[in-house]
Amino acid sequence: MIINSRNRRLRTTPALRALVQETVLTTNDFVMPIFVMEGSQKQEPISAMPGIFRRSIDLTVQECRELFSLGIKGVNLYMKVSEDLKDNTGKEAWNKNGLMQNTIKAIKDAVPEMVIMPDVALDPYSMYGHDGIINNGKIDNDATNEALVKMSVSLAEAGADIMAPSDMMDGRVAAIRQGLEENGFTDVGILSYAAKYASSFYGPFRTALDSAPKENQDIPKDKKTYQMDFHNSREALDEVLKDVAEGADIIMIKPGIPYLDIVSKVRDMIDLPIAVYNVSGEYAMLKAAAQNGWLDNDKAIIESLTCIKRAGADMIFTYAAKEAAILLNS
Ligand SMILES: NCc1[nH]cc(CCC(=O)O)c1CC(=O)O
Ligand SMILES: [Mg+2]
Repeated sequence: MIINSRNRRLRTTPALRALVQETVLTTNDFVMPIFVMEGSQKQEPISAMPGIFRRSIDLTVQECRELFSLGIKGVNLYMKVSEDLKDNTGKEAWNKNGLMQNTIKAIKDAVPEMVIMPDVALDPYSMYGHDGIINNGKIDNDATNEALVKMSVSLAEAGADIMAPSDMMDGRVAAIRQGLEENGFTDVGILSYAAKYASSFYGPFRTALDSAPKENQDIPKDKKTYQMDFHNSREALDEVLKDVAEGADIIMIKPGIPYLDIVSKVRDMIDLPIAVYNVSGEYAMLKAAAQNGWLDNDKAIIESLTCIKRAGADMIFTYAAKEAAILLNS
């Protein structure tokens, strides 16, 4: 029997394989999430996230310089706020002299070309560990939106380039857009976490910021009334289309690797840039296996990030950004 069509023909040599390669991963694809804390010359490791640290502003700025010189063009900022600054209004989030605002100014000063994308959500500032204001035992959508607008305007004043609302309230993209326009921030963009699922893969992140929902019978014990149910995919398309209509510039899907079917479907549907968040739990799993010698760390990182891009991501938020950039540059 004669086989006319042989797919192996184009896999014979590295040069041939390079010629037919469809997806190319570069440092332009990465956004590095960064954890910041008070103090100076401080750096604390985060358990369950080997290689990732919480740093004071001075060391954060130094890290941003290094990231930019490696080719990484965006950072996504998260603050570890002390318990005494947390309440049910989230007002520390729009303190002109808050940790986030000071971090943004310091990075802008030192690395002006870096695209600064602060997380917009109340959980690090909430005494309850929720992304919203709680009224009568429930997350109050519209009151939360008003807080997110104040937070966004304050972060834009500090010099942020792109707001990254990760809260999943309804209508917040339109509200933030309007707030930015009214205050003259017409060039400040919105990267909307449009399809963000209630996921167990956020565990290590919540330890990093001490931001998990508190044990308290008067408040919801998880985030399922605002983040999406992982059984659903059509609902994700609906969430995405609404955020596009409300004026989002970039659409985020989160988590990443277990949710690449969603990324692919959204890619077929919209032409706006898509961001995918390779979240803390995904990073932790890979690192745990690599530390046990069960996976080749470097190969697994490059493969998983390339697969996220292949599914349709234009940019990837990943804790492996720096490591991957070093690998790609070498
Ligand atoms: N607004 C909260 C927020 N922003 C980013 C993450 C998770 C990121 C990660 O796990 O890497 C979370 C956690 C959550 O929703 O509880
Ligand atoms: Mg929505």
